Amino acid sequence: MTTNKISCILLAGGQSKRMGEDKAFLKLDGQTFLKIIVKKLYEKCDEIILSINKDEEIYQKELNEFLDKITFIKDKNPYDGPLNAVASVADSINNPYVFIATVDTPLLNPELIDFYKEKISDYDCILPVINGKCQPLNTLYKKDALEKAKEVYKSSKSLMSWIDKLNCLKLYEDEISKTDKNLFSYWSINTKDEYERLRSIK
Ligand SMILES: Nc1nc2c(ncn2[C@@H]2O[C@H](COP(=O)(O)OP(=O)(O)OP(=O)(O)O)[C@@H](O)[C@H]2O)c(=O)[nH]1
Repeated sequence: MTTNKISCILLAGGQSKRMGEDKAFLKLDGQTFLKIIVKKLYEKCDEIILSINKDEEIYQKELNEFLDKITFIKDKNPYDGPLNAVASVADSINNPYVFIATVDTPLLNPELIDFYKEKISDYDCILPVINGKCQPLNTLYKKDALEKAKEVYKSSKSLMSWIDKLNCLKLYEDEISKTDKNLFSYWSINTKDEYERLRSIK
């Protein structure tokens, strides 16, 4: 049976070296990035896979009201990057569509999920291109594409070497900004300076 259901993977197991503290627990308007993003995904996703490297208890209290949709999965090889994280959760995905989100983009516009679903058609993924740079995260995939992530991870750690094996529809700023006017979904808060800038505009 074909369904329209969607799994969301939230990558929250990075090292946050540039920030110097776990980006998941940075706060904006009194709420952690983690909670802000899970709340958005909760509205749109049938299940949320929280991809982590620390003990799940650390996240549970924070996410109490959303736990019915959340499964916590630790990386098979801790802290080996996003491709390893995707490969680690691939076997746990039960739905035909998969949105892969990042914990350091608190301004993610969840309406992109529906927008990308409308566009994906027979493609394996939607590949946003912002300022000439491909954005393989905060975008939509088909479940089968994650099988290929497992294959590619055997010989590479690069997300782009996975993307190269897929048939992706590239979408550029003009298209994406119809849904996410300022393209803030792709603004990663990686450094203290970025965090300050974010707080100064909010
Ligand atoms: N589960 C998991 N998530 C990761 C891993 N590496 C990065 N991420 C997540 O992927 C997203 C993008 O991460 P990056 O900014 O490239 O890496 P980072 O480790 O968070 O930060 P830096 O150490 O400063 O590079 C963030 O949401 C991270 O939490 C990993 O090894 N495992």
